[in-house]
Amino acid sequence: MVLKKYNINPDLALERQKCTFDIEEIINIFDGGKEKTSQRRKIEDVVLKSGLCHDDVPEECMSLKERYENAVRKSCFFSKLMKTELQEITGIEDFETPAIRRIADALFKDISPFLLHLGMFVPTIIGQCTSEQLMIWLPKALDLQIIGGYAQTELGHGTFIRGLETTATYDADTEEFVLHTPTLTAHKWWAGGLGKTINHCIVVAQLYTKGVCYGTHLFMVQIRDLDTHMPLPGIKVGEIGPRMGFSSADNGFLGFNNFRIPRNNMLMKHAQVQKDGTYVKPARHGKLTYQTMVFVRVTLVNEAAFNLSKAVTIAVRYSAVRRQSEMRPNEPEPQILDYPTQQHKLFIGIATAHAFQLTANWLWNTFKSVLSDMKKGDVGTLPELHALSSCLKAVCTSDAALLIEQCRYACGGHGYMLSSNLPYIYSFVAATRTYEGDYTILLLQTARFLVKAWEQAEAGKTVTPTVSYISRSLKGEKNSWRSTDEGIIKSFQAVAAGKIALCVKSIRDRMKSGLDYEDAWLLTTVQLVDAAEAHCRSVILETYCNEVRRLTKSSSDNVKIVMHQLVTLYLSYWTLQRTGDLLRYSSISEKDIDFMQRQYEELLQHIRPNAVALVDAFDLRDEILHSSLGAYDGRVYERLMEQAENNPMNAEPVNQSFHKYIKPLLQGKL
Ligand SMILES: CC(C)(COP(=O)(O)OP(=O)(O)OC[C@H]1O[C@@H](n2cnc3c(N)ncnc32)[C@H](O)[C@@H]1OP(=O)(O)O)[C@@H](O)C(=O)NCCC(=O)NCCSC(=O)/C=C/CC(=O)O
Ligand SMILES: Cc1cc2nc3c(=O)[nH]c(=O)nc-3n(C[C@H](O)[C@H](O)[C@H](O)COP(=O)(O)OP(=O)(O)OC[C@H]3O[C@@H](n4cnc5c(N)ncnc54)[C@H](O)[C@@H]3O)c2cc1C
Repeated sequence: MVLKKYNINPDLALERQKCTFDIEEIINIFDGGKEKTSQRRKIEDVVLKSGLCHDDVPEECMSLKERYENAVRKSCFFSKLMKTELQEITGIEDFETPAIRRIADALFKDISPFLLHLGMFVPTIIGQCTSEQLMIWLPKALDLQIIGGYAQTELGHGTFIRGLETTATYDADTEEFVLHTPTLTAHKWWAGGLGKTINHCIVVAQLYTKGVCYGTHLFMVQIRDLDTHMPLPGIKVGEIGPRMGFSSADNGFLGFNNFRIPRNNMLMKHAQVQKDGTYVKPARHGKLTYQTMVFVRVTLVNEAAFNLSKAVTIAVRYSAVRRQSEMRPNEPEPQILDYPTQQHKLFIGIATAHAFQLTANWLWNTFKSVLSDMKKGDVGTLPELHALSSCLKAVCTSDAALLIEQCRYACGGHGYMLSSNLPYIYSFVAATRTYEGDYTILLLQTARFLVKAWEQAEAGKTVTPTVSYISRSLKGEKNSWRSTDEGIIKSFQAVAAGKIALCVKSIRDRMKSGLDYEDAWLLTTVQLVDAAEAHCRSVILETYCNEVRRLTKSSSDNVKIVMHQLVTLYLSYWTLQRTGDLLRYSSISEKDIDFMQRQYEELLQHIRPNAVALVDAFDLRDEILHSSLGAYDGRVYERLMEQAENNPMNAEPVNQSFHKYIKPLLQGKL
């Protein structure tokens, strides 16, 4: 849709006059510097001027088939634009750049069917191929001569990878693998792009050679003819059907009937099958084939931050424009943003988007550093990265989904309109809580790491930095509550340490009473999930505080003030959310809690004048927001009416169903 131009709504104009800081400074901080901001805007200009974002009818008014076809059209032209103009004009070759990710949302309100190509197919090639394999597939994939996806999950198993049923049996006579789907539940299910779009796929299957099963491995499989796009003989493939979101992502199913692929199509960077069928196991770490999942989990923290920033921008702008009720009799109706309860719903969204974005950047750097260690043959830092990426993916996607839904509640009835974009944003982020490892499952992975760390610290061994609080706790360090940033972080670490200690005790007590380790663990899993979540909170709080301190060192005083107000709001919010835990594991008193409550309420008042400016500082163009409620000009009512009038349902004054059914009913002739 072409956005109509309106004058700025006077309430929003006034809000912007109240701003106390230089918005551009905050924009630069989150982009990573002035130059990065200018580069991002250049990319956005190119895409927006390309005309690719235009739809003749709103996406939500199209049929599922039309939506898919429209998304394919845009994906193809966008890919071409990335290969040509974007590369030439901006000089950018790295398509993983966050700027490209951001502007992609101007094209797709829902999901691109090509999402998994750059999101998982290419990263798997990079992470799992030998250098010879890399030379074959990577240039083709980057040049889009082949389009791929990642098919791991099956109808019967998603979480339990070891339980996957698809088999890849090596035939030494022909030097081929035979892929087979032995049961109904062994069909691949869910892979993005698989239904109709892709012609290649990374398939995860149980490897059999010389009669022995060596567990799951990765295989490059061509599934469709490159010219006709027909499924190859022996392949059954299709779309799984309508879903809550991801409507244009053509998630698919896939079955193999003794389908043969060359030996070289097993991705052999870590484990190999030699020509005669001899299996060579990975030299360094048994879980290196899971590396793409770690990569995606890291990127999903960024997705949580970005999508939350979109939702809270929409809801804060709308709340500055919307007027409702009376604060005192006969006074004019206030902006709903003036209600402290509305501020309570929204300002935590702004602070959380900051916290998650800075945590995402920090996690990305940690990921790169672990990758560089692994290139040198050192896999020692992988377990901590796995534990961190697991809990951060779980908690950030889950919190973001809740806060996005809260933004929708904050917009009342109009938030329920698809044109607000809030339902789309929510349904996307809700899916990220499940895929790439469900919330509970990933927290249990982190818990496993925490229990081990506890045992190591008990044995007097040094533990990694993110769990060093465990050693302090074991040394008997008592928590004394202080309402400073550092004091609050220490108390949250004391909560995490206390919960891990109880888990360890609970497992040991259960074992003493006769249970084996597995049962003792199983019966403790509710506490283990809780302990991992507490650990994750302490990591986010600490990272957020440290990163704001580091990044605002040379900022103006006003930017320092407002960024720090948000940090304090975040710390106070979580203190008040977790008073039960803090009373149990730290020395916080009722007086301290009263102080934190007052501080929190005062902060809402302090932040209020800057609220609109703070969401403007996410620098999200209207074309990315796609929202009748959240546009920069605040012309909410004009846009809602405009969209209603453009609704295809209103193209004819009387719908044919009147003549077919209603009239006969009215006349008693039905
Ligand atoms: C739940 C999982 C992790 C369990 O795996 P399993 O093989 O059963 O392992 P164990 O629980 O026995 O743990 C063994 C050992 O391995 C470590 N470990 C596990 N995962 C990793 C990893 N990724 N990196 C490094 N190390 C890992 C674990 O810590 C244990 O170590 P110990 O030293 O304690 O022995 C697993 O099955 C899993 O990850 N399940 C989730 C499935 C999933 O994420 N699927 C994603 C499919 S693709 C998708 O969803 C795409 C979406 C679309 C899009 O992204 O856009
Ligand atoms: C939109 C979307 C896109 C996707 N895209 C892809 C893709 O491109 N490629 C791909 O391979 N997959 C994809 N998936 C699949 C996704 O990765 C899985 O759905 C996800 O990993 C969860 O697995 P599951 O569905 O088997 O859930 P289940 O494991 O069946 O989980 C159901 C419930 O059981 C609980 N549970 C399961 N095991 C345990 C346990 N051991 N302990 C405690 N609780 C347990 C879970 O916590 C959850 O609450 C996609 C999924 C979605 C929704």
